Amino acid sequence: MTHLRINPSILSADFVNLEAELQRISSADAVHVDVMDNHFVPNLTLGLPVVRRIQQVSPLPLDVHLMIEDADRWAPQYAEAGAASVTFHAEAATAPVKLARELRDAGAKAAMALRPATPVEPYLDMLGELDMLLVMTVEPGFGGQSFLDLTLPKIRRAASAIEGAGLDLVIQVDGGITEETILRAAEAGATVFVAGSSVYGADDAASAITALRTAGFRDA
Ligand SMILES: O=C(CO)[C@@H](O)[C@H](O)COP(=O)(O)O
Ligand SMILES: [Fe+2]
Repeated sequence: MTHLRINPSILSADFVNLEAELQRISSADAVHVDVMDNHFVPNLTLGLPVVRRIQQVSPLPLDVHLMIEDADRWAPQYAEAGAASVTFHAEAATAPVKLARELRDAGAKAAMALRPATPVEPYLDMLGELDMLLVMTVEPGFGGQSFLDLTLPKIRRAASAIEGAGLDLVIQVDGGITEETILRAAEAGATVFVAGSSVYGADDAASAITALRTAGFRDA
């Protein structure tokens, strides 16, 4: 039975009370931290100093999702800050293989993200350099959007390429993950699920995390 990992996104948390907001999700697998630079995406969130502070107080490992330009330059610093995994966007990296190696050398899991319209095929040869592939299931930039079913075939293709090559990287999905959509993504091959509004929008975040795990379960 595959363990479904649920990584709540603090993009939907109360940024003024982040330490308490981290406690609300202590039953999750990791905390997903969305870093946006207002260039790669039309939104601005937080950067290295805040991530360093979250790292100090978080009871959970940090899953950092970089939606920033010039990922080659900045991503290694998030690994050095102690993030358990650092995800850069394929569209924002000039040397993704080199970058993935640098992230691993700095002690983090290396992950690469694809926008909904970015195909996985050009990257199949480098999947062995990664610990995780993030298939965006909404256009990056904002929480609270609807899951894009058009991304499901890409998840299936990535999962079959990973299985065919005998690799052990996992597929993460991010955007619009709810009790209604999680099973579709799980059936396509995802095992790590980012959920912002569906966890932080609930009165009881711990129950929302359990409900997602239950809804995504399939007898594989
Ligand atoms: O990276 C992003 C958005 O760009 C996400 O991590 C969102 O924060 C997910 O939010 P929901 O769609 O789950 O509300
Ligand atoms: Fe994200």
